Amino acid sequence: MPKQRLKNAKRIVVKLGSNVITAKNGLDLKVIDAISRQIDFLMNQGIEVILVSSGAMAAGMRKMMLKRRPEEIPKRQAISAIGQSGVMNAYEKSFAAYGRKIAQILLTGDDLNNRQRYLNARNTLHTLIDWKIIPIVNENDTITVEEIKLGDNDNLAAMIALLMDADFLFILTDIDGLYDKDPRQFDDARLLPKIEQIQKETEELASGIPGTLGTGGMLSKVQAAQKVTSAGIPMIVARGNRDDILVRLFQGEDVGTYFVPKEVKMASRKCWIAHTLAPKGSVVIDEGAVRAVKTNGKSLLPIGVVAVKGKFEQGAAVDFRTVENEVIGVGLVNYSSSDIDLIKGLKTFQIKACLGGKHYDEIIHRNNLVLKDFWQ
Ligand SMILES: Nc1ncnc2c1ncn2[C@@H]1O[C@H](COP(=O)(O)OP(=O)(O)O)[C@@H](O)[C@H]1O
Ligand SMILES: N[C@@H](CCC(=O)OP(=O)(O)O)C(=O)O
Repeated sequence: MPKQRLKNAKRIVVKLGSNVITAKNGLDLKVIDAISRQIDFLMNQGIEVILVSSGAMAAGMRKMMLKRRPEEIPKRQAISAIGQSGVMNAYEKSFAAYGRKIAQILLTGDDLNNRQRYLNARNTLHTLIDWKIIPIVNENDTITVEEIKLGDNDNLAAMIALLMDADFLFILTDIDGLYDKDPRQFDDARLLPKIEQIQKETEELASGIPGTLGTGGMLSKVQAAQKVTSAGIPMIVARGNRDDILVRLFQGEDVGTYFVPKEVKMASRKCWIAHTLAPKGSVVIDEGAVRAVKTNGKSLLPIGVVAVKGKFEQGAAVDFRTVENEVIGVGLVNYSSSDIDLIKGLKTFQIKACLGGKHYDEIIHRNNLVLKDFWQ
């Protein structure tokens, strides 16, 4: 286990899944108290903690005595609004017993896609942790619809870890870690204590079907691991209701699944482009352009573009892919999809005549481009 890394960890993100903090008839106040006590203990050692907590939907369903999530979106959003206040109330009471204050941060995908709002969220989180207040983050379910949904709090927790340049991400769930197959289907499933590198097979063994109250299952945890480890941040998935789980992890006990981080750190802005922004479309490029961006580290020029997919504005994040549909990377475009459609295949000196003006030589400048090889 990563004893040295834990020893040096100064800022951590802890994510709690719905099933961890929910009991049969409502919130599991014992677990919430146990987690609060452990976070207080870690903070007393000088560690800064940001909590990402699910449970609004689960708590709301319990309050309204619903067995299943309603189908209709407005009803789901209402259930989440009912539950969120209960979740925060429980944390408030629990942390107060240790003399700690909390703050609620509700975010949407839109907030994180907008660089200015992304940085605003970072400033607020920095201020809170400077004041030794525990930020408790959740997705703002009440105003998000499917198209702009982040979807699951595992990926949100990874984005927060990147946003805050955390030293560690802990995902606490209702199972001991990642197994080599779905333990609900296979009795002989074995716990994997360490994942050196996330491969396609790692994603395949993690099912995306969640437990009764969860979202995203183990797959979203592996995706979260991919995001943070590529940026040099280690991650552990472990069972949240095990006694003193966080303290034991910090004492170097071998529990859960440890995802080993890459040694090379990706710059924070590139992490944001690769892992936080949702691509709005695709630019299809020829072999020469693949070589230029992949092997030679060049910007993507119009001459290598053969097609555009989707509608997007200048500044949007798009992926770029081969004619065979293999994604090569993502980047921020200097031109809208309609302009790219007009200038595709042209030499740089021809852009001006075609568009009646030329603001940029590149479709995607290399400073705004991240290769997939780098984040996998
Ligand atoms: N390979 C796997 N290893 C471990 N758990 C898995 C695997 N595949 C699927 N799961 C399921 O994923 C569930 C955890 O995901 P989820 O319900 O979304 O939790 P949370 O609410 O904590 O986010 C586990 O209860 C487990 O049944
Ligand atoms: N925002 C939702 C949580 C969504 C989610 O990712 O849940 P989980 O898989 O339990 O972490 C809620 O608070 O109910």
